[in-house]
Amino acid sequence: MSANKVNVDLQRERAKCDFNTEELTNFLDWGVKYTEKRRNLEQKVLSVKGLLDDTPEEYMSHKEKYENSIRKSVLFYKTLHSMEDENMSIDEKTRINFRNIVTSAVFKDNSPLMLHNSMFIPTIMGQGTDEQKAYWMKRAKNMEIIGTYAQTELGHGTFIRGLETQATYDPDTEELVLHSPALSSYKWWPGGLAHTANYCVVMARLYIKGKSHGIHPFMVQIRDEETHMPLPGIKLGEIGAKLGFNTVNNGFLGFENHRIPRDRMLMKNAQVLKDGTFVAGSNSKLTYGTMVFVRVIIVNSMANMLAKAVTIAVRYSAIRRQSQPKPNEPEPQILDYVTQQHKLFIAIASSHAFYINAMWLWEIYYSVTSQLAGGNLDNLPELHALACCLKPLSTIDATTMIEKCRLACGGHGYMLSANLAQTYGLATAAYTYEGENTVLLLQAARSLVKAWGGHVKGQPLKGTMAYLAENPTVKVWDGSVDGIIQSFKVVAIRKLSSVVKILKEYEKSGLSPEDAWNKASVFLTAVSEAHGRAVLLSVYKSETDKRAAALSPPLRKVLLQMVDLYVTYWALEKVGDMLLSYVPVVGKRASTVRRQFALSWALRLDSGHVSPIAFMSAAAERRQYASITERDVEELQRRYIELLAAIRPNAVGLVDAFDFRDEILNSALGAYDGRAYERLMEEAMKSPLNAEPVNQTFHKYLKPFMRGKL
Ligand SMILES: CCCCCCCCCCCCCCCCCC(=O)SCCNC(=O)CCNC(=O)[C@H](O)C(C)(C)COP(=O)(O)OP(=O)(O)OC[C@H]1O[C@@H](n2cnc3c(N)ncnc32)[C@H](O)[C@@H]1OP(=O)(O)O
Ligand SMILES: Cc1cc2nc3c(=O)[nH]c(=O)nc-3n(C[C@H](O)[C@H](O)[C@H](O)COP(=O)(O)OP(=O)(O)OC[C@H]3O[C@@H](n4cnc5c(N)ncnc54)[C@H](O)[C@@H]3O)c2cc1C
Repeated sequence: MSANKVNVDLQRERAKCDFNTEELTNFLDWGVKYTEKRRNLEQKVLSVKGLLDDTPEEYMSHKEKYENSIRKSVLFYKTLHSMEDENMSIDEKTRINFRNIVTSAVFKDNSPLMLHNSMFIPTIMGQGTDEQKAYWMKRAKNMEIIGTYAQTELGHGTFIRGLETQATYDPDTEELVLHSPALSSYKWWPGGLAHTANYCVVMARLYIKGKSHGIHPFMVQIRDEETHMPLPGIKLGEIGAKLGFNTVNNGFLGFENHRIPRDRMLMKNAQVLKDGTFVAGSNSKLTYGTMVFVRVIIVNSMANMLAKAVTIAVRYSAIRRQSQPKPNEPEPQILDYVTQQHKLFIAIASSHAFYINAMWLWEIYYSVTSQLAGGNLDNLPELHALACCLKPLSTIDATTMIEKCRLACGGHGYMLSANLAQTYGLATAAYTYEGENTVLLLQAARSLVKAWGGHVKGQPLKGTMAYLAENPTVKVWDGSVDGIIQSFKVVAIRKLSSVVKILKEYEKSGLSPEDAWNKASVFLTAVSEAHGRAVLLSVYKSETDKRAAALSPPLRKVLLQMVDLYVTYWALEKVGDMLLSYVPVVGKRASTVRRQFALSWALRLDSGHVSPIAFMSAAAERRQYASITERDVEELQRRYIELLAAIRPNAVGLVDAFDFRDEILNSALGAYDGRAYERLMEEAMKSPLNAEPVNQTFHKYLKPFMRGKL
């Protein structure tokens, strides 16, 4: 792109940037090698003719959108296949694809084939025997068959053990009979299921001789390979229009005594022998393996979506000028408003935090799955608990911050051509799919409470939970990044020990363990959030420190500023919790008073109102206890504002370093050249209504109406 076509404000911003953006790109990509591979892949895909839409998707009918997305999917996957390296490990492939979101250049609302790669193939890999893998993987990889993952039913999504689809073994014919006994047992949601896939992995309850043996995966052909007609005994359709994912072809599926051969049960973990003997796996939860994989991948996917949204919003904020605070001076760039920086810079830091945590989590995932392959399940519970914390936190934060990016673009952010609304639509889906967030936080709480129980009995705490065994003492608030991270850990310890006490109290009062759990569940989700925040913050800091040593001083400085910003932002967001993290300098009663003070402080902050009398008496109490002080909070606030100011000159450089091509951003507001107004007008002219100066409805309805003739 020639420099003179780039908006002058953006040119100035780029000239101001004091670090090498290419170096940051390489850092985010996990090395120069991966930047090159990603760019090659993007170049190859984007040079395929017919992949990018001339007519924006939003002007197409529902049916046209689907047909268009299938047309593009074929071209897209053909190109990807031509670049596949058969010998590459899944680890290497994931690293290459870590920051590859070239799909979003092609599909604003995702492809109907996405489940084939993200869940169908991983399930065959994780749940199939070697023989099954050899047969099905070849067909699936070559896309001779197209598959999806059919687990959720109309009646149950969260509660997998409540799934109703039956797979009954018939030893006489050595077949499994799939049946949907009620409307609530119809599969509902799977991507690509409606009209795209001809196979799917169906999660169903296995019955042998009238006895249930739990939920297992079955490879089921649902359409004829030639005619693509649904097979006899199979009812298929699409579930209809949604907030997003409208080109994903999410479908429903019902069975009427549909028979499949015995060997279509994916039998790596549990088996049905010919005579109907059931051989249980070492752990029934291994069947849930694909979900753990996708939860891990989602953290990375949130980093990408958020990075995309904030690139659009920061570039637009650099070219947009509004208001005139100083008379006779030009209108400032809206990026100079500190409130705007507050909305946006945390989104940059959060995408960094998610990238770094996602890679760290991926490495744990990869190592635990290698251990599982050798029969060692020791670290599976911790991986599950981690995924159940980080998937919700990353989706909650990304969703909130993407919406903030959209709002930060004012009215133009509301345009679909800005591509912020669709990005929000995709992100918010991840709040629900692959385990609804509250439910996952409660799963994580279950692991934390269990680990705490073990700890109290003297069992060692492992891995990321090891800190829970530390004596929760932070005696002096020093306001340092490490000190704040330590405070977050102390908060998690305190919340956990407190909820365990509450659970015991509830049970003592006569509640069943289940009812006590439900009554304490608001606090339990808070425990998981606290643990998850402690992990996110400390991994972000420690991994950045580890890698920063090899970077140039200017980039190191910027990255550490971003870590500081992230930590300070969350300390201020959770200032009530920070008060919880301090230890009384005197006695036991003091601790209770101090906690009450912390609570009242937090409540007042939440309502935005601090009563002076309560404040003074609280301040008097505070003098007795080593608590964070009003001055400490003010210092944090000042530091936060200073950090925004320090980051401001590098803001455009920071988002440029995400290295998203214009086709990938797909946004009138966020393109590299900053010609947002021209692009908004160009996009407006694509509206079919602008094809003619007078719409026929004028003569048909408006004119007669206006003349009183209707
Ligand atoms: C390389 C290419 C990649 C391409 C990538 C492209 C990237 C794009 C990003 C991805 C986009 C993908 C689109 C995905 C579309 C959505 C697909 C879906 O939603 S599909 C549908 C997704 N649907 C959902 O996610 C449903 C959510 N629901 C569930 O997962 C479960 O029902 C449950 C976990 C909530 C409870 O299960 P329940 O059976 O009632 O269990 P209990 O509570 O009774 O706990 C018993 C014990 O088991 C333990 N344990 C549990 N799970 C696990 C595990 N996984 N492991 C280990 N352990 C586990 C638990 O800790 C406990 O231990 P303990 O205390 O006894 O020691
Ligand atoms: C865009 C999208 C794509 C999807 N793709 C697929 C797919 O390809 N394949 C597939 O199989 N599925 C898919 N799903 C389904 C998805 O996995 C489920 O919707 C998800 O697991 C949530 O389950 P649910 O809908 O039953 O929610 P529910 O469990 O009914 O949740 C409703 C509310 O109840 C609460 N709740 C439920 N149980 C508890 C509990 N134990 N304790 C406290 N609160 C609880 C939840 O927190 C939530 O607030 C998709 C969903 C979406 C939105």
